[in-house]
Amino acid sequence: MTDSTDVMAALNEVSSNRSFGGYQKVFSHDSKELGCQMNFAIYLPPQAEDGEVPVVYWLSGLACTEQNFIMKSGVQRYASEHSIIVVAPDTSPRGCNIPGEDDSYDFGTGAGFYLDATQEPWKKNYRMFSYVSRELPEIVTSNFPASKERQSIMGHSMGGHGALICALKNPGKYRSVSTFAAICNPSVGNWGQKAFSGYLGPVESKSWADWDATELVKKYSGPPVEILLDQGKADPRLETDLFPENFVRACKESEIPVILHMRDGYDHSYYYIATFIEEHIKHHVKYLHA
Ligand SMILES: N[C@@H](CCC(=O)N[C@@H](CS)C(=O)NCC(=O)O)C(=O)O
Repeated sequence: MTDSTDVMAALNEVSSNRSFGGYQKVFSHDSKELGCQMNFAIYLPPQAEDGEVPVVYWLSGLACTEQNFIMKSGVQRYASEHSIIVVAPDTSPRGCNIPGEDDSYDFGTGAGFYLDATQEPWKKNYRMFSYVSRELPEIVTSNFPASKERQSIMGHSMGGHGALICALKNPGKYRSVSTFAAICNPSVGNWGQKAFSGYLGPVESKSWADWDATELVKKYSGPPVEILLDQGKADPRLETDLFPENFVRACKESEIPVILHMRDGYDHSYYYIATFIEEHIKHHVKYLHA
């Protein structure tokens, strides 16, 4: 950690636990983008005590906080083994007193969808895209020994989509991107349509394509980024919300390299994520330590 008191003063340590020789910590801070206090989790491997290491961002799914991934995935063992920092933010602004923000698990609190809303009453606070791809990385690199150049992004469900759009809308920023059970084509699924209608306006407003990974990949012209999709075949949301095959088809049409692992018998849960998290970390490490 740097000892810049100015920068450190902005962060409040909520918890710190020794884990696999490093530390699993949670911080809170006032977010300028979101206009509220936010928590994020950060795993610091032992090697972070001696200098800069690469960083992987994890974006969680609906109804999660910064806690779900760090408590259930078992990521700390692999982050320690491979010398990477792992950052897991919360999934939406909280406590903004927006009418309706707590009415359902799949819209508002816990469901920021990692986009920048354009519609009232959401557009002032619901700017999770700018938060996770700009404000948070600045905070992380100025407060911790995290490399600015060597970063990757991954996520689950809503967060898998978040990871895809962060990579596709910020060409060159991330070396690799991977997802578990990502919402791959939100414009055609239930969860995605509900979120896009509320945050971006009706489909007729034509703004959805700017935030839909399957549409964005058709126009992607940045440097190569390795995309790894992972999907359980027994996921109850596969046919109604996720549509990985639409994304893979769009990648093939645009000649963007993509890998899709379909896993027999696995569902949408963290039991599935914990099973394959090591494989994903190793995928990112190939690019981060190259
Ligand atoms: N809890 C919601 C479902 C939301 C859900 O499935 N959330 C997933 C991401 S899309 C998750 O990671 N949940 C938290 C957990 O399993 O720890 C419901 O009432 O149906």
